Amino acid sequence: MDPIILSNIDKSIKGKEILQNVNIKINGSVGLLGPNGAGKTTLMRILTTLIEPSSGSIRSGKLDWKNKMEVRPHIGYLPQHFSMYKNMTILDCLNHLALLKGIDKRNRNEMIQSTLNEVNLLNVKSKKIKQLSGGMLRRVGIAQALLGNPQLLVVDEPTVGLDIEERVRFRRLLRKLGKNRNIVISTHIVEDIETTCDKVCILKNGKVIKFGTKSELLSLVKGKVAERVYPIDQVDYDSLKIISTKESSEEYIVRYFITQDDDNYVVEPTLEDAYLYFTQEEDYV
Ligand SMILES: Nc1ncnc2c1ncn2[C@@H]1O[C@H](COP(=O)(O)OP(=O)(O)OP(=O)(O)O)[C@@H](O)[C@H]1O
Repeated sequence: MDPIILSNIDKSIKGKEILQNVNIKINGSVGLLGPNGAGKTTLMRILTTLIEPSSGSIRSGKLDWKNKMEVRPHIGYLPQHFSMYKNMTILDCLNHLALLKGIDKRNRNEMIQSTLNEVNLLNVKSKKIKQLSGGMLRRVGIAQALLGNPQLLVVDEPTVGLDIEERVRFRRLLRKLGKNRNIVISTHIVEDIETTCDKVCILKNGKVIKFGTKSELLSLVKGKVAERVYPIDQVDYDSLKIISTKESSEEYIVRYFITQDDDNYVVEPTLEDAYLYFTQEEDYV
């Protein structure tokens, strides 16, 4: 599996710089995290060849993203709002989409069966789209993205609208799929990435502000997070850089970024702490 190398990607639309100097190497599963307007969707649209960068290049082995038609068969995309004709069965949908993707008739049936098996939908393949739960519909979405066995799978906001059980199952599926192909997951939900991705790319205002493995990111905020119990009326909201508060009987458990060297309440940081630290850094340092 060749890595996908993004070099010096810039994107401006109507004079506005939306992405600036993006340099990343996608090799395995990468989670794209960032606040609203950070540029995640724009980067995914560039990766899926829906739009072109203003400058910079994307390459993977012999593939160059300048040759869109050559690249497209190697990309599977699950948009956030995936749907299909409500009265079609799962099997008919996939047959229809495989035909549109130009998958050879001789291989089509076998490929659909193995894809359905991979996403665990084989025994419900005759169900109609309108009968499916949110989680099942997302799995149909993944199945259509996997048709043709693309080397890059791009998934937008994978777990929005799913209940907790479906979230957990869908994350497990993404984790499995990321083992033998490149996968990019864009999300606001840090937990989606914590459980499914090897690397994290944090975008803010169109720039990559951090890119690395989860443990690399965590090591950068080690010693910067503390947690302390306060009586409810004694939380000092003005001086603490609060991450979260939890109510517990007459007390508050307050998690915060450390601002003084002699703080004795240091705890292990989470990826969510790291994300907040890097995206809101100017507020915390
Ligand atoms: N076609 C366009 N014309 C003008 N501005 C655009 C266009 N597409 C995106 N933008 C702007 O570029 C910035 C980044 O948008 P983008 O949708 O890529 O961010 P995002 O990280 O996906 O945000 P969200 O999480 O809210 O979807 C935003 O300020 C957006 O308004």
